[in-house]
Amino acid sequence: MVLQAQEGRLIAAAAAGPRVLVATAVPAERDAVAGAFGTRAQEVPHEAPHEVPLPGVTLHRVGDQYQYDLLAAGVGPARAAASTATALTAATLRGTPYGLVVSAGIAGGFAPDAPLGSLVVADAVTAADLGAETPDGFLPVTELGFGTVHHRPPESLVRDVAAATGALVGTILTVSTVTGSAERAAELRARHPRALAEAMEGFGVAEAAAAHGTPVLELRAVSNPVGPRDRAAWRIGDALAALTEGFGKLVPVLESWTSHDRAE
Ligand SMILES: O=C(O)c1cccc(C(=O)CC[C@H]2O[C@@H](n3cnc4c(=O)[nH]cnc43)[C@H](O)[C@@H]2O)c1
Repeated sequence: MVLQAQEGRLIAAAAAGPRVLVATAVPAERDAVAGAFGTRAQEVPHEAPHEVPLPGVTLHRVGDQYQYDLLAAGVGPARAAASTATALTAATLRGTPYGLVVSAGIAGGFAPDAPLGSLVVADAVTAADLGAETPDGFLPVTELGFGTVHHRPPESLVRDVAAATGALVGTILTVSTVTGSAERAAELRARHPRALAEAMEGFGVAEAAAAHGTPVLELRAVSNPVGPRDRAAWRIGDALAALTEGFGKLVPVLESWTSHDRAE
C-alpha cells in the first residue's frame, strides 16, 4: 500500500484503483454522483466530502480513500475543457495525477434506442458540430486537415462498465446547441448512425484528458428525447437518480480496473 499526503490527509493511494476526476456540467449532476458515495460518508463521518478550491473551480473530494474528485465543470465543451484542464494540471503539479477522467451527467437520448432514464456509456466521444458547412453538407474539422472529432475510451473499461451498470454502449455526441427539431435529430443520426445520446461537455472533457495523456470515460443518464424542444417533458429527477445508481455500480468496476487494463 502506498501512502500519499493530500490536502494534509494521509491516504492509501494504490489500494483502490486510480485517482478519478469526474466532470459534470452543473452542481445538481455533481451532487447526484456524490450521492453514490453518500451512505459511506454518513457511516464514516471523517470521510465526509471536502472541498478543494483551485483557481476558477472547486473540487468535491469523496470516496473511501478520497480518490474521487467531483467537479461541476460548467455547461458546454469549452468551459468544461477549461475547468477539466485546471483540475488535471493542479493534480499533476501536486504529484497526484489522475488515472481516469469521467464525463458524467444527463443527456438527450435518440429514440427509440436510448429511452428516458436509461444509462449510456460512450465507446466514442464525438464532436458533432466541429467543422464547416459546405454546399455539399457538413465537413468535420478532420476533413479540413485539423485536430480530431473522436475520443475512444478504453474498450475493456467500457465493456465492464456496461456489464455492471446495464448501460447501453454507443457514440455520445457533444453539441454546442441542444437539438430542437426532428430534422436536426435525423441529420445527426444520419451522420452518426451509432449515436445513442447527445450532451454538451464530453468532447471538451476528453480533449483536456487527452492533452494530459489520461484516459476518458463518458457516462450519461437520459433525461429527454433528442428532438423537438419540450423542456417541460425533461425527466431530470429520474435521470439524476439513474446517474446516482449507475455511479454506485461503476465505482467497484473502477476500483478493480488494473494497471494492465489501463495500458490498453
Ligand atoms: O434544472 C435542473 O434542475 C437541472 C438539473 C440538472 C441538470 C440540468 C441541466 O440543464 C443540465 C444541462 C446539461 O444536460 C445535458 N443535456 C441534457 N439533455 C440534453 C440534450 O437534449 N441535448 C444536449 N445536452 C443535453 C448537457 O450536457 C447540458 O450541459 C438542469
